[in-house]
Amino acid sequence: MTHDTFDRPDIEDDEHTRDDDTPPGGEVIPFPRETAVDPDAEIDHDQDDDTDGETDQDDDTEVRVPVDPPGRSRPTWSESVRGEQRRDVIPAWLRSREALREQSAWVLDHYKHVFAFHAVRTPVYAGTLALRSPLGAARLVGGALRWVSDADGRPVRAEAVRKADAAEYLKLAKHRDGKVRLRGTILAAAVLAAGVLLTALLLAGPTWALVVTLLGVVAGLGWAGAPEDRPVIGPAVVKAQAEKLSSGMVLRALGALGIAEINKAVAKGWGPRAFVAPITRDGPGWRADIDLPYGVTAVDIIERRDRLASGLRRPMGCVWPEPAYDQHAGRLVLWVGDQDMSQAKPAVWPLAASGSVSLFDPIPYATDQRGRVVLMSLMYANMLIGAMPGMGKTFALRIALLAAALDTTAELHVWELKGTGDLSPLEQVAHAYGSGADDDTIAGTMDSIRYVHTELERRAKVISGLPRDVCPENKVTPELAAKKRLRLHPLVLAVDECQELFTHEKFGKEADTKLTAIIKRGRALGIILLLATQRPDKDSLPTAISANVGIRFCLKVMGQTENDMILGTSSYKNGLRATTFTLKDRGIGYLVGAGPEASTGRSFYVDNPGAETVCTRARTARIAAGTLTGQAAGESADTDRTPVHDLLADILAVVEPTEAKVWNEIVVDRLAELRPDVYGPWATLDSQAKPAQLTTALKPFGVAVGQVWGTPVDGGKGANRRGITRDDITAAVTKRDGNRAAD
Ligand SMILES: Nc1ncnc2c1ncn2[C@@H]1O[C@H](COP(=O)(O)OP(=O)(O)OP(=O)(O)O)[C@@H](O)[C@H]1O
Repeated sequence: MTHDTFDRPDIEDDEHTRDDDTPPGGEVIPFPRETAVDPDAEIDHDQDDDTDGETDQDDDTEVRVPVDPPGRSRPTWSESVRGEQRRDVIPAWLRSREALREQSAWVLDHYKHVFAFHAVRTPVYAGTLALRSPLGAARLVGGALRWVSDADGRPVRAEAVRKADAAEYLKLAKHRDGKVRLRGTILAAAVLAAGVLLTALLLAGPTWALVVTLLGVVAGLGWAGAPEDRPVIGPAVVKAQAEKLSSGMVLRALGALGIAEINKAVAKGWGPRAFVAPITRDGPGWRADIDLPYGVTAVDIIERRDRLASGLRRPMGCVWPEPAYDQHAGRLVLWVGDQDMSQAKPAVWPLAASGSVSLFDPIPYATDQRGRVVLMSLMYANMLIGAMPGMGKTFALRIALLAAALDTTAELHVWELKGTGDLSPLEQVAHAYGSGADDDTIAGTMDSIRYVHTELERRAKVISGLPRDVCPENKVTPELAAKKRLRLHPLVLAVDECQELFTHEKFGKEADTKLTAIIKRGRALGIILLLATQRPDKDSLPTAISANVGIRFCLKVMGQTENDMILGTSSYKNGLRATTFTLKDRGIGYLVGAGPEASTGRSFYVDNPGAETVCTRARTARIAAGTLTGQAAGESADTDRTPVHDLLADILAVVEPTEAKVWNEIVVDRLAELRPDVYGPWATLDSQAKPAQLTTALKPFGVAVGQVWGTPVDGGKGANRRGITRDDITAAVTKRDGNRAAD
């Protein structure tokens, strides 16, 4: 069955809606009269046993109640027109700068190729034409003689001779003589003109004109001498195998899926009405918008993608059925590409050679089936990438990290727990970096996690201390991130193969608790968590983490559980099935949370040398901006792991609000307990240097230290010693945060 046309279903849609043989106005259901008159009366249940299925019109025990409301069965013009979806006035490829650029680049590239192809073969073409020119000359002379001698009329004259029809023959011979005379004259004139022109050129014309003419003559003769099946110039491109997508092909493929409802609908004539818009060219492929029969959903088709591809006689990687997210569940958008997505040349990452990034703006992350760039905004989000081994997780994580590296204000903590060094180019820009599945690397990862976790508290305090007009939404904004003293710059923590961390005997639980807190609270505070895993089960990826993540990229996985762990609960049911990707679909996955709708995309491909180049550029930019810190700046890993501390906040943390005044030495001991790596050395000083150390440290904050009354911790005699007043510390914090806000 083929259908080359489509009908708009909204026109005369009443017929369509009557596929189920329902009469207009709705079915009439008999109600027992007793029920209407006397609700307490006993209902005669025998009438339900009316086995012939027909309603007796004359039965005076029943009244008829229409099920559908009275009124027009067809929608009014206004109702049907208002319900219509408007098609783009200007095609999508003309509206998007990216798409326009892609289209123009393609046209330019195509003609560049055609030109280069023929230019390289010019000597071959010239030689072939020269070799064929004698044959061409012979054909030309033969053709001219046949024309002059009116060879075409010979069979007719021969027939007159055969019939011995003298009158007819004489008439034909006379006609031919006239023709031959005229044509002979024309040919002689043409030969003479050509001879004169050639002689004139030979004697008086410029050499180039003579050469061009001779070449032209030889080329022309060579062209005329070419055998019909072997033209001189071959095509520079081989036409794509892909056939134009027709409604017939689509319907045939849908009909072959083994869905009973479709088969029933096809038998009733469902078909051309299925297409809600003409099948159009959309990027490097065809798009069909289809209303499936009642009861069939787009998901029913998506889960049979392999069979659909077979029905369309296309490779799986060309066939991309999707739900129309803004429409009903039975609307299918089928995009059929000219080329298998996995075979297409990966697009070049727009930031590979130049450009910088602000993580507050969307970054180019992937390309969809149609070659359009898929953007992703990392700020205020976290990302989870999952796939079975070897499908492109690390590459996908690396793109996000390369973008973060190109934001000079972003602080990167990169931990790759596979140990292959796939993220090693980032070492030159990362504040903390480690590669390996060993305990030391995992301990290093934990240090970064603890640091980021501490940052949560600090950042939350800074933000809550800012005046409302400076921070109206209680979250980091580009303006606040730019204020260096607030230290609210983007903080990116990435863990590749994070299952190694979560399943670690010693650190697994702590990692779970701290990362859950980070994922829940970090978004507003400028903290971005990026996780990649090849084992998305509940032991390897805590559910609290998989449930709270914002952006999800799921490459090929084996089963529904992994699919839903990465993409979110019910994703499989809703048609997002990363199980349908093939092993060839490396780098291709479903991206959820990056835009209003889920999309299929292939992450940009930047290999290790390419990543080195990007990171070298990022490092230069960071040095210029003065933001190269931590390991990248040559600080040792130990120093690097030293948590950033806030002395005033730390004092407030160790001195209870009920303690108005505390001796310096007691404060120092408590601080050393809170942060041994920072304040530990202070606590080891002698009894005079210890309080003096705190006095010196507090001087830059303008906090004066005086004699305060107190008692030793071991319960000795009370005395006056150097100490702080808690209110002075609180006042200093208020003053400092106020100043920062005003910066
Ligand atoms: N976007 C992409 N486009 C094309 N090929 C890709 C893309 N991403 C990854 N690949 C290919 O897939 C291969 C595996 O990628 P990658 O190392 O990222 O996989 P992985 O899932 O991290 O593997 P493993 O689980 O072993 O760590 C790469 O060598 C690369 O050739």
